[in-house]
Amino acid sequence: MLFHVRMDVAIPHDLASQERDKLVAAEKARALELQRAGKWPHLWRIVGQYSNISVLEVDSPDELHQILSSLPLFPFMRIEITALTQHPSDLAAQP
Ligand SMILES: O=C(O)CC1=CCC(=O)O1
Repeated sequence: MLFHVRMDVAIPHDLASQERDKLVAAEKARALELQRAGKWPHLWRIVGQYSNISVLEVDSPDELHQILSSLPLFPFMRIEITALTQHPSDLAAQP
């Protein structure tokens, strides 16, 4: 199952910079791990915003929730999810 996921990050300004750096490094390590596992095929920065557009490929909505809630920045994110399915006019869907 494919999901389009938008993550808007808002780390509190009063968080110590060392803590912030640790969180961001841990987020990157987890994101790379999930990309290498094939679970996170697209990760794009939204220009001019501390936000990303991602596509995640998972077995179920439960797995998506488990993955997103495992992210170190999860407590500081607003997340919007759109479930995707193949468009009938997609070239890949043609007989
Ligand atoms: O910077 C972001 O958009 C949040 C994030 C997701 C994966 C990652 O490494 O950072």
